[in-house]
Amino acid sequence: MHFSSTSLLPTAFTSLQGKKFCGLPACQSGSMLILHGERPYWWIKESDNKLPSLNQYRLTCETGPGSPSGHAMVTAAVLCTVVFAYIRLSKARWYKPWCCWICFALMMLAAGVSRCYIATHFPHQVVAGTLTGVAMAMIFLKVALKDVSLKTYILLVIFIPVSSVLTSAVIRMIGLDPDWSIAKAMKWCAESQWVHPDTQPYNAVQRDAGSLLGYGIFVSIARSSRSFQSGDSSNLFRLVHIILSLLIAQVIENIKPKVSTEMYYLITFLKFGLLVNIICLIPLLIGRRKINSDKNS
Ligand SMILES: O=P(O)(O)OC[C@H]1O[C@@H](O)[C@H](O)[C@@H](O)[C@@H]1O
Repeated sequence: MHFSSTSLLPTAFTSLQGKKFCGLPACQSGSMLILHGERPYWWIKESDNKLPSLNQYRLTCETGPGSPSGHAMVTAAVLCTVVFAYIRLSKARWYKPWCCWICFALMMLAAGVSRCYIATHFPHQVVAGTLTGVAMAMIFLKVALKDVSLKTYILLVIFIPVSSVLTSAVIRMIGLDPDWSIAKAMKWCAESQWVHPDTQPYNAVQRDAGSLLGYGIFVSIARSSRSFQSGDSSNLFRLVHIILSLLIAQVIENIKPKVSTEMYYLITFLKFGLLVNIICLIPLLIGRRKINSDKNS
């Protein structure tokens, strides 16, 4: 099972009504740049021992360091946030939280097993990613990001790419190669077309910065909007919002032009800024139509 953060983002936003989760990706990209860790698909080829070879698949050739698993981290952070929100909003009886947490555990197990099966992670990396994701969800549930000013969002959006470039520069200065994992992916991936810029840590940085900017812009629009404050949160409304958001996310995510790396990063930044804005604005638009039709009747 492959949970991309693109598909999880709309679901989480809908559950939380856009309140508190948008700081999650920033931490993820920062830690991915700093932490090291081999991936099984290249480790086995470099190992001196006589070990069996591992099958590679289209999704195997991730280019970032292996530790912790980014998929496990984002999946755990987002699903944990959704479960907390669901339990709080649905005023669940005693058995419902348990059902939610069992579903959460099963989904994490499926995500973790799939990462190991395709030889892109060792089990301990998936466990580390899951625990980090849960910790991130617990921290960000306490932060009311909707009250943060647009200026702060803009400063964060500048800070995230600048700090990642500086981190790389420092790593280079101490004689290490910050792109060591990209080189290994290119060397050991069975098919060169499976090594995709989408998996590069710098691309994740642009995606997270774009998403934060998109969310910051949305928050400043929403603060002055009556339809946002009136907040229709019926289950049908949420379901429509999730389905529409997932469809839009799939369309935007699949825009993958063949351009230079720098241009690709810029397009990623814009794509995700736009995506978050569209997802966030859907309730505003539906809410406004509802208010107008209430007025007319
Ligand atoms: O470390 P993993 O599990 O292979 O995941 C890497 C992926 O982690 C995701 O969370 C990032 O958003 C992707 O850009 C990256 O490709």
